[in-house]
Amino acid sequence: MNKISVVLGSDHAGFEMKEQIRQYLQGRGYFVQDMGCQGTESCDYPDFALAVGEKIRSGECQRGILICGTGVGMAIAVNKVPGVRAANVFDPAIAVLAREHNDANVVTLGSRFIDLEKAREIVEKFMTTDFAGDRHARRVNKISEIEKKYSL
Ligand SMILES: O=C(CO)[C@H](O)[C@H](O)[C@H](O)COP(=O)(O)O
Repeated sequence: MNKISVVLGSDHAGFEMKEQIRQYLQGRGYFVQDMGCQGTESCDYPDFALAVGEKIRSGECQRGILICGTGVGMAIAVNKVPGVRAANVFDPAIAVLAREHNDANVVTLGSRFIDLEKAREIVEKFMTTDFAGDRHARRVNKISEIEKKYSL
């Protein structure tokens, strides 16, 4: 059993892909939490971005995956949660760099622009690539300092 806990969320546009990604992750032994949505009826992506962001913020989950039509709305929303570093990823090579260089803890996917095979490849890289640290740690720490500057 893999020890990483991953939390998923989507809006209506990402619902079908989220269901497939959940099965994929469970099949690979990850502990998966699903914060919704639960169907293709129109809903609002910030609600699910917040739910996923809070699981990352609390430390209950180490990785998050959010899916909407483009991944953009989800990325904008979830990056408002302190401690979240979300990357909107369209290519597996970017998923590797988002982990190695940016220590991204959330990936957002655009279901209307990538197919399921590409989404699975991105998720696989996102889940299995380690942060490289070193000079990148210095930069990620600077991101945290920016966040602190504007926190209440
Ligand atoms: O937030 C988005 C765009 O950045 C997502 O792609 C949403 O899924 C999209 O806006 C939903 O659009 P819809 O016309 O309401 O299906």
